[in-house]
Amino acid sequence: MVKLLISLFKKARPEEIDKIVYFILGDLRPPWEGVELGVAEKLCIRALSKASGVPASELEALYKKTGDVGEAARRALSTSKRPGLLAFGSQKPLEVSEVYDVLLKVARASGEGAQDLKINLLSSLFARASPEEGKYIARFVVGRLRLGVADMTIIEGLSEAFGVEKESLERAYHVYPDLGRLARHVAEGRPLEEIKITLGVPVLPMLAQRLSSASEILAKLGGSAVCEYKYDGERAQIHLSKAGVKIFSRRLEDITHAYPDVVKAVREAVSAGEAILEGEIVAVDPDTGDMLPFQELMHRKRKHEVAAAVEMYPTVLYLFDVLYVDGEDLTEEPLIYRRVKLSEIVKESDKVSIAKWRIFDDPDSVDVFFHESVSMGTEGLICKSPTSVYEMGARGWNWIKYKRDYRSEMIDTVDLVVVGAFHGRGKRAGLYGAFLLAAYDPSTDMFYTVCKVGSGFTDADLKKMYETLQPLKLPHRHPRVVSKMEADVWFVPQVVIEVIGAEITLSPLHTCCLGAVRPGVGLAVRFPRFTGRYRSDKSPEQATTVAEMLELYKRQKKVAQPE
Ligand SMILES: Nc1ncnc2c1ncn2[C@@H]1O[C@H](COP(=O)(O)OP(=O)(O)OP(=O)(O)O)[C@@H](O)[C@H]1O
Repeated sequence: MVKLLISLFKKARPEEIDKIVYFILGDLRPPWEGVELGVAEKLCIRALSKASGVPASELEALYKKTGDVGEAARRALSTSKRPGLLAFGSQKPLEVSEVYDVLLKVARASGEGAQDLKINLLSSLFARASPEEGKYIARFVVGRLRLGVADMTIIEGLSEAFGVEKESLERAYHVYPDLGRLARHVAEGRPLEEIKITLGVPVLPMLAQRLSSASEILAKLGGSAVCEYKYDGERAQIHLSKAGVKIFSRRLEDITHAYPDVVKAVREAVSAGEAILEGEIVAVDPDTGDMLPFQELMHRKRKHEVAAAVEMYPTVLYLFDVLYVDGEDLTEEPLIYRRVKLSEIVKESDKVSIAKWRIFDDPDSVDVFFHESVSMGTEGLICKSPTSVYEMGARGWNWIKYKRDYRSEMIDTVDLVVVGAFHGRGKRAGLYGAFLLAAYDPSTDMFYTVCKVGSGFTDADLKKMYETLQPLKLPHRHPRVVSKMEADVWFVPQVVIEVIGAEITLSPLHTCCLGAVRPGVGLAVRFPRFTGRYRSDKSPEQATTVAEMLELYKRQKKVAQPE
Protein backbone atom coordinates (compact mmCIF):
# COMPACT_ATOMS: atom_id res chain seq x y z
CA MET A 1 0.00 0.00 0.00
CA VAL A 2 2.77 2.41 0.96
CA LYS A 3 4.58 1.72 -2.32
CA LEU A 4 1.45 2.48 -4.33
CA LEU A 5 0.89 5.65 -2.36
CA ILE A 6 4.48 6.82 -2.87
CA SER A 7 4.25 6.53 -6.63
CA LEU A 8 0.85 8.20 -6.66
CA PHE A 9 2.02 11.10 -4.48
CA LYS A 10 5.12 11.58 -6.61
CA LYS A 11 3.01 11.85 -9.74
CA ALA A 12 0.40 14.17 -8.25
CA ARG A 13 0.54 17.90 -8.78
CA PRO A 14 0.67 19.88 -5.49
CA GLU A 15 -2.64 21.57 -6.23
CA GLU A 16 -4.42 18.22 -6.52
CA ILE A 17 -2.62 16.09 -3.95
CA ASP A 18 -4.90 17.29 -1.12
CA LYS A 19 -7.95 16.14 -3.08
CA ILE A 20 -6.33 12.80 -3.86
CA VAL A 21 -5.68 12.26 -0.16
CA TYR A 22 -9.28 13.12 0.74
CA PHE A 23 -10.51 10.69 -1.91
CA ILE A 24 -8.29 7.93 -0.54
CA LEU A 25 -9.75 8.51 2.91
CA GLY A 26 -13.30 8.45 1.54
CA ASP A 27 -14.00 12.03 2.64
CA LEU A 28 -14.13 15.44 1.02
CA ARG A 29 -12.99 17.54 3.96
CA PRO A 30 -11.56 16.99 7.46
CA PRO A 31 -14.09 15.72 10.06
CA TRP A 32 -14.72 19.00 11.92
CA GLU A 33 -16.04 20.71 8.82
CA GLY A 34 -18.95 18.27 8.78
CA VAL A 35 -19.07 18.11 4.97
CA GLU A 36 -21.19 15.12 3.96
CA LEU A 37 -22.26 14.10 0.50
CA GLY A 38 -25.72 13.01 1.60
CA VAL A 39 -26.16 10.77 -1.41
CA ALA A 40 -28.21 7.61 -0.93
CA GLU A 41 -27.98 4.65 -3.32
CA LYS A 42 -31.36 5.56 -4.87
CA LEU A 43 -30.24 9.06 -5.75
CA CYS A 44 -26.99 7.77 -7.21
CA ILE A 45 -28.91 5.31 -9.38
CA ARG A 46 -31.20 8.05 -10.66
CA ALA A 47 -28.14 10.10 -11.63
CA LEU A 48 -26.62 7.07 -13.34
CA SER A 49 -29.82 6.42 -15.23
CA LYS A 50 -29.96 10.01 -16.41
CA ALA A 51 -26.34 9.88 -17.59
CA SER A 52 -26.46 6.47 -19.23
CA GLY A 53 -29.99 6.22 -20.57
CA VAL A 54 -30.38 2.85 -18.83
CA PRO A 55 -33.75 2.78 -16.97
CA ALA A 56 -33.48 3.23 -13.20
CA SER A 57 -35.46 0.01 -12.60
CA GLU A 58 -32.86 -1.98 -14.53
CA LEU A 59 -30.06 -0.38 -12.51
CA GLU A 60 -31.92 -1.03 -9.25
CA ALA A 61 -32.16 -4.71 -10.19
CA LEU A 62 -28.47 -4.77 -11.04
CA TYR A 63 -27.64 -3.13 -7.74
CA LYS A 64 -29.81 -5.62 -5.84
CA LYS A 65 -28.09 -8.53 -7.58
CA THR A 66 -24.52 -7.37 -7.07
CA GLY A 67 -24.99 -5.36 -3.84
CA ASP A 68 -22.49 -2.89 -5.24
CA VAL A 69 -23.57 0.41 -6.68
CA GLY A 70 -20.12 0.69 -8.28
CA GLU A 71 -20.71 -2.44 -10.30
CA ALA A 72 -24.12 -1.14 -11.38
CA ALA A 73 -22.39 2.08 -12.51
CA ARG A 74 -19.70 0.23 -14.43
CA ARG A 75 -22.21 -1.85 -16.35
CA ALA A 76 -24.55 1.07 -16.97
CA LEU A 77 -21.78 3.17 -18.38
CA SER A 78 -20.37 0.37 -20.57
CA THR A 79 -23.72 -0.18 -22.25
CA SER A 80 -24.79 3.43 -22.26
CA LYS A 81 -25.95 5.59 -25.11
CA ARG A 82 -25.06 8.73 -23.10
CA PRO A 83 -28.06 10.78 -24.19
CA GLY A 84 -27.44 14.32 -25.20
CA LEU A 85 -23.70 14.05 -24.76
CA LEU A 86 -20.79 13.09 -26.93
CA ALA A 87 -19.76 9.48 -26.73
CA PHE A 88 -17.20 8.71 -24.08
CA GLY A 89 -13.67 9.04 -25.42
CA SER A 90 -14.44 11.95 -27.69
CA GLN A 91 -14.08 14.53 -24.94
CA LYS A 92 -11.56 15.73 -22.41
CA PRO A 93 -10.90 13.10 -19.74
CA LEU A 94 -12.03 13.87 -16.19
CA GLU A 95 -9.52 15.47 -13.88
CA VAL A 96 -9.25 14.81 -10.15
CA SER A 97 -9.87 18.47 -9.35
CA GLU A 98 -12.98 18.62 -11.49
CA VAL A 99 -14.48 15.54 -9.87
CA TYR A 100 -13.63 16.95 -6.46
CA ASP A 101 -15.17 20.34 -7.16
CA VAL A 102 -18.39 18.81 -8.46
CA LEU A 103 -18.66 16.51 -5.45
CA LEU A 104 -18.10 19.42 -3.10
CA LYS A 105 -20.98 21.19 -4.82
CA VAL A 106 -23.10 18.06 -4.35
CA ALA A 107 -22.26 18.04 -0.64
CA ARG A 108 -23.07 21.71 -0.23
CA ALA A 109 -26.39 21.60 -2.07
CA SER A 110 -29.11 22.15 0.49
CA GLY A 111 -32.67 23.35 0.85
CA GLU A 112 -35.35 23.27 -1.80
CA GLY A 113 -34.29 21.73 -5.08
CA ALA A 114 -31.19 20.17 -3.53
CA GLN A 115 -32.14 16.67 -4.65
CA ASP A 116 -32.50 17.69 -8.28
CA LEU A 117 -29.32 19.72 -8.18
CA LYS A 118 -27.43 16.74 -6.76
CA ILE A 119 -28.80 14.44 -9.48
CA ASN A 120 -27.85 16.91 -12.20
CA LEU A 121 -24.34 17.44 -10.86
CA LEU A 122 -23.72 13.72 -10.47
CA SER A 123 -25.15 12.77 -13.85
CA SER A 124 -22.92 15.34 -15.52
CA LEU A 125 -19.95 13.61 -13.90
CA PHE A 126 -21.12 10.11 -14.82
CA ALA A 127 -21.79 11.23 -18.40
CA ARG A 128 -18.11 12.01 -18.84
CA ALA A 129 -16.71 9.12 -16.81
CA SER A 130 -15.31 5.91 -18.21
CA PRO A 131 -17.01 2.77 -16.86
CA GLU A 132 -14.09 2.17 -14.46
CA GLU A 133 -14.12 5.78 -13.25
CA GLY A 134 -17.88 5.66 -12.84
CA LYS A 135 -17.52 2.58 -10.65
CA TYR A 136 -15.29 4.40 -8.15
CA ILE A 137 -17.19 7.67 -8.26
CA ALA A 138 -20.41 5.79 -7.49
CA ARG A 139 -18.82 3.91 -4.60
CA PHE A 140 -17.34 7.11 -3.24
CA VAL A 141 -20.54 9.12 -3.32
CA VAL A 142 -22.54 6.50 -1.43
CA GLY A 143 -19.74 6.14 1.14
CA ARG A 144 -18.66 2.65 0.09
CA LEU A 145 -15.18 3.25 -1.24
CA ARG A 146 -13.51 1.69 1.80
CA LEU A 147 -9.94 1.56 0.60
CA GLY A 148 -8.82 0.72 4.12
CA VAL A 149 -5.89 3.13 4.07
CA ALA A 150 -5.07 4.25 7.60
CA ASP A 151 -3.96 7.79 8.40
CA MET A 152 -0.53 6.51 9.39
CA THR A 153 -0.13 4.76 6.03
CA ILE A 154 -0.72 8.07 4.26
CA ILE A 155 1.86 9.71 6.51
CA GLU A 156 4.34 6.97 5.67
CA GLY A 157 3.66 7.46 1.97
CA LEU A 158 4.12 11.23 2.24
CA SER A 159 7.31 10.80 4.23
CA GLU A 160 8.87 8.57 1.57
CA ALA A 161 7.55 10.46 -1.41
CA PHE A 162 8.80 13.86 -0.24
CA GLY A 163 11.76 12.84 1.93
CA VAL A 164 10.32 14.35 5.12
CA GLU A 165 10.87 12.74 8.53
CA LYS A 166 7.92 10.64 9.58
CA GLU A 167 8.04 11.89 13.18
CA SER A 168 7.81 15.51 12.08
CA LEU A 169 4.87 14.69 9.84
CA GLU A 170 3.14 12.90 12.69
CA ARG A 171 3.66 15.87 14.98
CA ALA A 172 2.21 18.24 12.39
CA TYR A 173 -0.72 15.88 11.90
CA HIS A 174 -1.43 15.79 15.65
CA VAL A 175 -1.54 19.60 15.83
CA TYR A 176 -3.59 20.00 12.67
CA PRO A 177 -5.21 16.64 11.80
CA ASP A 178 -6.05 17.43 8.19
CA LEU A 179 -4.13 14.99 5.98
CA GLY A 180 -5.17 16.61 2.71
CA ARG A 181 -3.80 19.96 3.81
CA LEU A 182 -0.67 18.34 5.22
CA ALA A 183 -0.01 16.54 1.92
CA ARG A 184 -0.29 19.78 0.01
CA HIS A 185 1.95 21.53 2.53
CA VAL A 186 4.80 19.05 2.02
CA ALA A 187 4.21 18.75 -1.73
CA GLU A 188 4.66 22.53 -1.96
CA GLY A 189 7.93 22.11 -0.07
CA ARG A 190 6.85 24.28 2.87
CA PRO A 191 8.45 23.78 6.29
CA LEU A 192 6.44 21.79 8.82
CA GLU A 193 7.26 24.29 11.58
CA GLU A 194 4.64 26.55 10.01
CA ILE A 195 1.95 24.16 11.23
CA LYS A 196 0.84 25.39 14.63
CA ILE A 197 -2.01 24.93 17.06
CA THR A 198 -4.90 26.86 15.51
CA LEU A 199 -8.14 28.16 16.94
CA GLY A 200 -11.01 26.42 15.21
CA VAL A 201 -9.01 23.32 14.35
CA PRO A 202 -9.14 20.55 16.98
CA VAL A 203 -5.85 18.89 17.93
CA LEU A 204 -5.77 15.11 18.32
CA PRO A 205 -6.60 14.47 21.98
CA MET A 206 -4.15 12.94 24.44
CA LEU A 207 -5.33 9.48 25.52
CA ALA A 208 -4.82 7.34 28.58
CA GLN A 209 -3.35 3.93 29.30
CA ARG A 210 -4.98 1.73 31.89
CA LEU A 211 -3.84 -0.02 35.07
CA SER A 212 -5.83 -1.71 37.78
CA SER A 213 -4.10 -0.82 41.03
CA ALA A 214 -3.09 2.42 42.70
CA SER A 215 0.38 1.17 43.56
CA GLU A 216 1.14 0.18 39.96
CA ILE A 217 -0.10 3.58 38.81
CA LEU A 218 2.06 5.51 41.27
CA ALA A 219 5.09 3.41 40.40
CA LYS A 220 4.55 4.06 36.70
CA LEU A 221 4.17 7.81 37.27
CA GLY A 222 7.37 8.06 39.29
CA GLY A 223 5.88 8.11 42.79
CA SER A 224 3.31 10.87 42.73
CA ALA A 225 0.28 11.63 40.61
CA VAL A 226 -2.26 14.29 39.88
CA CYS A 227 -5.44 12.28 40.39
CA GLU A 228 -8.59 13.62 38.81
CA TYR A 229 -12.20 12.46 38.87
CA LYS A 230 -12.88 10.54 35.67
CA TYR A 231 -16.21 12.07 34.67
CA ASP A 232 -18.60 9.94 32.67
CA GLY A 233 -19.78 12.13 29.82
CA GLU A 234 -18.63 13.35 26.43
CA ARG A 235 -15.12 14.63 25.93
CA ALA A 236 -15.11 18.17 24.63
CA GLN A 237 -12.32 20.24 23.13
CA ILE A 238 -13.47 23.81 23.38
CA HIS A 239 -12.14 26.60 21.20
CA LEU A 240 -12.97 30.07 22.41
CA SER A 241 -12.21 33.00 20.13
CA LYS A 242 -13.59 36.39 19.24
CA ALA A 243 -15.70 34.63 16.62
CA GLY A 244 -17.38 32.53 19.31
CA VAL A 245 -17.17 29.11 20.92
CA LYS A 246 -16.73 25.83 19.09
CA ILE A 247 -16.91 22.41 20.67
CA PHE A 248 -15.22 19.38 19.11
CA SER A 249 -15.72 15.71 19.99
CA ARG A 250 -13.12 13.05 20.75
CA ARG A 251 -13.40 12.15 17.05
CA LEU A 252 -12.80 15.77 15.99
CA GLU A 253 -16.36 16.40 14.90
CA ASP A 254 -17.96 19.78 15.48
CA ILE A 255 -20.62 19.14 18.16
CA THR A 256 -21.27 22.80 19.03
CA HIS A 257 -24.93 22.58 17.94
CA ALA A 258 -25.67 19.95 20.62
CA TYR A 259 -24.55 22.13 23.52
CA PRO A 260 -25.82 25.72 23.27
CA ASP A 261 -25.88 25.83 27.09
CA VAL A 262 -22.18 24.90 27.29
CA VAL A 263 -21.33 27.59 24.71
CA LYS A 264 -23.08 30.22 26.81
CA ALA A 265 -21.59 28.97 30.07
CA VAL A 266 -18.04 28.95 28.64
CA ARG A 267 -18.44 32.52 27.39
CA GLU A 268 -19.44 33.60 30.88
CA ALA A 269 -16.91 31.52 32.83
CA VAL A 270 -13.69 31.97 30.86
CA SER A 271 -11.92 35.29 31.18
CA ALA A 272 -9.41 34.78 28.33
CA GLY A 273 -10.08 36.27 24.90
CA GLU A 274 -8.83 33.16 23.15
CA ALA A 275 -8.43 29.69 24.62
CA ILE A 276 -8.40 26.00 23.83
CA LEU A 277 -9.75 24.00 26.75
CA GLU A 278 -10.50 20.36 27.37
CA GLY A 279 -13.18 18.94 29.57
CA GLU A 280 -15.95 16.43 29.95
CA ILE A 281 -19.59 17.40 29.46
CA VAL A 282 -21.70 15.55 32.00
CA ALA A 283 -25.48 15.23 32.21
CA VAL A 284 -26.87 16.26 35.59
CA ASP A 285 -30.16 15.87 37.37
CA PRO A 286 -31.98 19.18 36.75
CA ASP A 287 -33.38 19.22 40.28
CA THR A 288 -30.40 18.18 42.35
CA GLY A 289 -27.36 18.90 40.17
CA ASP A 290 -26.18 15.31 40.78
CA MET A 291 -24.22 13.65 37.98
CA LEU A 292 -26.04 11.18 35.75
CA PRO A 293 -24.61 8.38 33.57
CA PHE A 294 -23.45 9.47 30.12
CA GLN A 295 -26.38 7.76 28.34
CA GLU A 296 -28.45 10.78 29.41
CA LEU A 297 -26.54 12.87 26.86
CA MET A 298 -28.24 10.92 24.05
CA HIS A 299 -31.02 13.52 24.04
CA ARG A 300 -28.51 15.99 22.65
CA LYS A 301 -27.83 13.88 19.58
CA ARG A 302 -31.05 14.61 17.72
CA LYS A 303 -31.00 18.09 16.25
CA HIS A 304 -34.68 18.90 16.75
CA GLU A 305 -34.59 17.79 20.39
CA VAL A 306 -31.65 19.91 21.54
CA ALA A 307 -33.69 22.90 22.72
CA ALA A 308 -35.92 20.73 24.92
CA ALA A 309 -32.97 18.67 26.13
CA VAL A 310 -31.18 21.80 27.36
CA GLU A 311 -34.10 22.31 29.78
CA MET A 312 -34.80 18.71 30.72
CA TYR A 313 -31.29 17.29 30.67
CA PRO A 314 -28.90 20.04 31.71
CA THR A 315 -25.16 19.54 31.72
CA VAL A 316 -22.11 20.61 33.66
CA LEU A 317 -18.75 21.05 31.97
CA TYR A 318 -15.81 19.75 34.02
CA LEU A 319 -12.62 21.28 32.64
CA PHE A 320 -9.40 19.31 33.03
CA ASP A 321 -6.86 20.92 30.70
CA VAL A 322 -5.91 24.07 28.83
CA LEU A 323 -3.78 23.91 25.68
CA TYR A 324 -3.69 27.49 24.51
CA VAL A 325 -4.40 30.92 25.95
CA ASP A 326 -4.24 34.29 24.20
CA GLY A 327 -1.52 33.45 21.70
CA GLU A 328 0.42 31.17 24.01
CA ASP A 329 0.74 27.46 23.14
CA LEU A 330 0.74 25.62 26.49
CA THR A 331 1.06 22.05 25.22
CA GLU A 332 4.78 21.91 26.03
CA GLU A 333 4.23 23.17 29.59
CA PRO A 334 3.97 20.70 32.50
CA LEU A 335 0.51 19.61 33.61
CA ILE A 336 0.76 21.41 36.94
CA TYR A 337 1.42 24.69 35.16
CA ARG A 338 -1.54 24.13 32.86
CA ARG A 339 -3.82 23.36 35.81
CA VAL A 340 -2.79 26.58 37.53
CA LYS A 341 -3.42 28.51 34.31
CA LEU A 342 -6.82 26.85 34.04
CA SER A 343 -7.88 28.05 37.47
CA GLU A 344 -6.63 31.53 36.63
CA ILE A 345 -8.85 31.94 33.60
CA VAL A 346 -11.95 30.04 34.76
CA LYS A 347 -14.50 31.45 37.15
CA GLU A 348 -16.46 28.41 38.27
CA SER A 349 -20.26 28.45 38.10
CA ASP A 350 -22.99 25.85 38.44
CA LYS A 351 -22.47 25.07 34.73
CA VAL A 352 -18.67 25.12 34.51
CA SER A 353 -16.39 23.50 37.06
CA ILE A 354 -12.77 22.52 37.21
CA ALA A 355 -12.37 18.73 37.41
CA LYS A 356 -11.82 17.71 41.02
CA TRP A 357 -8.17 16.83 41.59
CA ARG A 358 -5.62 16.07 44.29
CA ILE A 359 -1.95 15.14 44.30
CA PHE A 360 -1.09 11.86 46.06
CA ASP A 361 2.00 9.82 46.65
CA ASP A 362 0.55 6.87 48.57
CA PRO A 363 -1.72 4.20 47.12
CA ASP A 364 -4.18 4.13 50.03
CA SER A 365 -5.05 7.80 49.59
CA VAL A 366 -5.47 7.25 45.86
CA ASP A 367 -7.89 4.42 46.64
CA VAL A 368 -9.95 6.50 49.05
CA PHE A 369 -10.19 9.26 46.43
CA PHE A 370 -11.07 6.66 43.80
CA HIS A 371 -14.01 5.35 45.85
CA GLU A 372 -15.19 8.87 46.60
CA SER A 373 -15.12 9.62 42.88
CA VAL A 374 -17.07 6.47 41.92
CA SER A 375 -19.71 7.00 44.61
CA MET A 376 -20.28 10.52 43.25
CA GLY A 377 -21.25 9.03 39.89
CA THR A 378 -17.96 8.98 37.98
CA GLU A 379 -16.09 6.04 36.47
CA GLY A 380 -13.01 6.34 38.68
CA LEU A 381 -9.86 8.40 38.27
CA ILE A 382 -7.47 9.55 35.61
CA CYS A 383 -4.01 9.72 37.17
CA LYS A 384 -1.55 11.99 35.44
CA SER A 385 2.13 12.72 35.67
CA PRO A 386 2.45 16.18 37.28
CA THR A 387 5.33 17.14 35.00
CA SER A 388 3.98 15.74 31.73
CA VAL A 389 3.45 17.84 28.63
CA TYR A 390 0.24 17.52 26.60
CA GLU A 391 1.01 14.68 24.19
CA MET A 392 -1.40 15.18 21.31
CA GLY A 393 -2.71 12.01 19.74
CA ALA A 394 -0.66 9.77 22.04
CA ARG A 395 -1.81 7.00 24.31
CA GLY A 396 1.22 7.09 26.59
CA TRP A 397 1.89 6.35 30.25
CA ASN A 398 1.57 9.95 31.43
CA TRP A 399 -2.19 9.57 31.75
CA ILE A 400 -3.42 6.38 33.34
CA LYS A 401 -7.06 5.52 33.87
CA TYR A 402 -8.06 3.78 37.03
CA LYS A 403 -11.49 2.26 36.48
CA ARG A 404 -13.25 -0.68 38.03
CA ASP A 405 -13.23 -3.77 35.86
CA TYR A 406 -16.69 -4.70 37.02
CA ARG A 407 -19.88 -2.89 37.84
CA SER A 408 -22.33 -4.23 40.41
CA GLU A 409 -26.09 -4.21 40.31
CA MET A 410 -28.11 -3.43 43.38
CA ILE A 411 -30.40 -6.40 43.85
CA ASP A 412 -33.01 -4.99 46.22
CA THR A 413 -34.53 -1.77 47.50
CA VAL A 414 -33.53 -0.43 50.92
CA ASP A 415 -35.57 1.43 53.54
CA LEU A 416 -33.59 4.36 54.88
CA VAL A 417 -34.11 7.00 57.52
CA VAL A 418 -34.17 10.70 56.65
CA VAL A 419 -31.62 12.39 58.94
CA GLY A 420 -30.95 15.64 57.08
CA ALA A 421 -31.84 17.71 54.03
CA PHE A 422 -30.43 20.22 51.57
CA HIS A 423 -32.21 23.37 50.41
CA GLY A 424 -33.75 23.15 46.96
CA ARG A 425 -32.84 25.39 44.03
CA GLY A 426 -34.82 26.50 40.98
CA LYS A 427 -38.12 24.67 40.83
CA ARG A 428 -37.46 23.29 44.31
CA ALA A 429 -36.68 26.64 45.92
CA GLY A 430 -38.40 26.97 49.30
CA LEU A 431 -38.54 23.18 49.68
CA TYR A 432 -35.84 20.57 50.24
CA GLY A 433 -34.00 19.56 47.09
CA ALA A 434 -32.29 16.44 48.44
CA PHE A 435 -32.21 14.34 51.59
CA LEU A 436 -29.46 12.71 53.60
CA LEU A 437 -30.39 9.11 54.36
CA ALA A 438 -29.04 6.63 56.89
CA ALA A 439 -29.13 2.94 57.80
CA TYR A 440 -29.61 1.69 61.37
CA ASP A 441 -27.09 -0.14 63.52
CA PRO A 442 -28.83 -2.06 66.36
CA SER A 443 -25.52 -2.76 68.12
CA THR A 444 -24.80 0.94 68.73
CA ASP A 445 -28.40 2.15 68.32
CA MET A 446 -27.14 4.82 65.90
CA PHE A 447 -27.84 5.87 62.30
CA TYR A 448 -25.06 5.91 59.71
CA THR A 449 -25.36 7.82 56.43
CA VAL A 450 -25.59 5.99 53.11
CA CYS A 451 -26.51 8.53 50.43
CA LYS A 452 -27.87 11.89 49.45
CA VAL A 453 -31.00 11.40 47.36
CA GLY A 454 -32.81 13.95 45.22
CA SER A 455 -34.17 11.85 42.37
CA GLY A 456 -37.53 10.15 42.08
CA PHE A 457 -39.57 12.77 43.99
CA THR A 458 -42.63 14.31 42.35
CA ASP A 459 -43.59 17.90 43.20
CA ALA A 460 -46.25 16.48 45.51
CA ASP A 461 -43.66 14.23 47.20
CA LEU A 462 -41.39 17.19 47.86
CA LYS A 463 -44.21 19.15 49.41
CA LYS A 464 -45.25 16.21 51.52
CA MET A 465 -41.67 15.58 52.67
CA TYR A 466 -41.26 19.22 53.59
CA GLU A 467 -44.43 19.27 55.64
CA THR A 468 -43.75 15.94 57.36
CA LEU A 469 -40.22 16.95 58.29
CA GLN A 470 -40.97 20.44 59.70
CA PRO A 471 -41.84 19.23 63.22
CA LEU A 472 -38.68 17.08 63.27
CA LYS A 473 -36.28 19.94 62.45
CA LEU A 474 -33.22 20.37 64.69
CA PRO A 475 -30.66 23.17 64.93
CA HIS A 476 -27.83 20.58 64.89
CA ARG A 477 -27.12 16.98 63.91
CA HIS A 478 -29.11 14.50 66.02
CA PRO A 479 -26.82 12.78 68.55
CA ARG A 480 -27.76 9.36 67.23
CA VAL A 481 -26.68 10.27 63.67
CA VAL A 482 -23.11 9.68 62.51
CA SER A 483 -22.29 11.73 59.42
CA LYS A 484 -19.26 13.12 57.65
CA MET A 485 -21.51 15.15 55.38
CA GLU A 486 -22.84 18.52 56.55
CA ALA A 487 -26.56 18.84 55.82
CA ASP A 488 -28.31 22.23 55.58
CA VAL A 489 -31.03 21.03 57.94
CA TRP A 490 -31.00 18.15 60.46
CA PHE A 491 -33.95 16.06 61.68
CA VAL A 492 -34.89 13.67 64.44
CA PRO A 493 -34.49 10.28 62.72
CA GLN A 494 -38.04 9.16 62.17
CA VAL A 495 -39.21 9.23 58.54
CA VAL A 496 -38.40 6.06 56.56
CA ILE A 497 -38.49 5.97 52.75
CA GLU A 498 -37.74 3.28 50.17
CA VAL A 499 -34.80 3.80 47.85
CA ILE A 500 -33.20 1.92 44.96
CA GLY A 501 -29.86 2.68 43.36
CA ALA A 502 -27.66 1.47 40.54
CA GLU A 503 -25.35 -0.28 43.00
CA ILE A 504 -23.78 -0.17 46.42
CA THR A 505 -20.28 1.22 46.24
CA LEU A 506 -17.47 2.05 48.61
CA SER A 507 -17.35 5.71 49.61
CA PRO A 508 -15.29 7.78 52.02
CA LEU A 509 -18.12 10.31 52.18
CA HIS A 510 -20.50 8.07 54.12
CA THR A 511 -20.29 6.43 57.52
CA CYS A 512 -22.29 3.22 57.00
CA CYS A 513 -19.96 0.23 57.60
CA LEU A 514 -16.99 2.58 57.79
CA GLY A 515 -13.81 0.53 57.64
CA ALA A 516 -15.68 -2.79 57.27
CA VAL A 517 -14.45 -3.37 53.73
CA ARG A 518 -11.52 -0.94 53.54
CA PRO A 519 -9.97 1.42 56.06
CA GLY A 520 -11.44 4.91 55.97
CA VAL A 521 -14.17 3.98 53.51
CA GLY A 522 -17.87 3.30 54.06
CA LEU A 523 -20.74 2.06 51.90
CA ALA A 524 -22.97 4.22 49.73
CA VAL A 525 -25.85 3.83 47.30
CA ARG A 526 -24.75 5.11 43.88
CA PHE A 527 -27.35 6.95 41.75
CA PRO A 528 -30.03 6.62 44.47
CA ARG A 529 -33.68 7.19 43.66
CA PHE A 530 -36.84 7.39 45.79
CA THR A 531 -39.20 4.60 44.66
CA GLY A 532 -42.30 6.56 45.69
CA ARG A 533 -42.97 4.36 48.74
CA TYR A 534 -43.14 6.00 52.16
CA ARG A 535 -42.48 3.38 54.78
CA SER A 536 -44.61 4.95 57.51
CA ASP A 537 -45.33 1.38 58.59
CA LYS A 538 -41.71 1.14 59.73
CA SER A 539 -40.10 2.74 62.74
CA PRO A 540 -36.56 4.07 62.20
CA GLU A 541 -35.23 1.08 64.14
CA GLN A 542 -36.90 -1.18 61.56
CA ALA A 543 -35.07 0.48 58.66
CA THR A 544 -32.40 -1.39 56.70
CA THR A 545 -29.49 -2.12 59.02
CA VAL A 546 -25.83 -1.54 58.38
CA ALA A 547 -25.30 -5.32 58.49
CA GLU A 548 -27.92 -5.72 55.75
CA MET A 549 -26.14 -3.05 53.71
CA LEU A 550 -22.89 -4.97 53.98
CA GLU A 551 -24.67 -8.19 53.01
CA LEU A 552 -26.26 -6.47 50.00
CA TYR A 553 -22.88 -5.08 48.99
CA LYS A 554 -21.31 -8.55 49.10
CA ARG A 555 -24.18 -10.27 47.30
CA GLN A 556 -24.41 -7.78 44.45
CA LYS A 557 -24.24 -9.21 41.00
CA LYS A 558 -20.90 -8.25 39.52
CA VAL A 559 -21.11 -7.42 35.84
CA ALA A 560 -17.97 -7.28 33.74
CA GLN A 561 -17.25 -3.70 32.76
CA PRO A 562 -16.59 -3.12 29.06
CA GLU A 563 -13.07 -1.83 28.31
N1 LIG B 1 -10.19 14.32 34.37
C1 LIG B 1 -10.15 13.76 33.16
N2 LIG B 1 -9.02 13.80 32.42
C2 LIG B 1 -8.96 13.22 31.20
N3 LIG B 1 -9.98 12.54 30.63
C3 LIG B 1 -11.13 12.45 31.32
C4 LIG B 1 -11.27 13.06 32.62
N4 LIG B 1 -12.51 12.79 33.05
C5 LIG B 1 -13.12 12.08 32.11
N5 LIG B 1 -12.32 11.84 31.05
C6 LIG B 1 -12.69 11.04 29.86
O1 LIG B 1 -12.11 9.74 29.94
C7 LIG B 1 -11.77 9.30 28.62
C8 LIG B 1 -10.74 8.17 28.65
O2 LIG B 1 -11.20 7.01 29.22
P1 LIG B 1 -12.27 5.92 28.68
O3 LIG B 1 -11.62 4.60 28.76
O4 LIG B 1 -13.53 6.01 29.42
O5 LIG B 1 -12.61 6.37 27.25
P2 LIG B 1 -12.49 5.54 25.95
O6 LIG B 1 -13.08 6.37 24.89
O7 LIG B 1 -12.99 4.15 26.14
O8 LIG B 1 -10.94 5.47 25.89
P3 LIG B 1 -9.96 6.44 25.24
O9 LIG B 1 -10.54 7.82 25.17
O10 LIG B 1 -8.80 6.36 26.18
O11 LIG B 1 -9.73 5.80 23.91
C9 LIG B 1 -11.26 10.59 28.01
O12 LIG B 1 -11.25 10.54 26.62
C10 LIG B 1 -12.24 11.62 28.54
O13 LIG B 1 -13.37 11.68 27.70
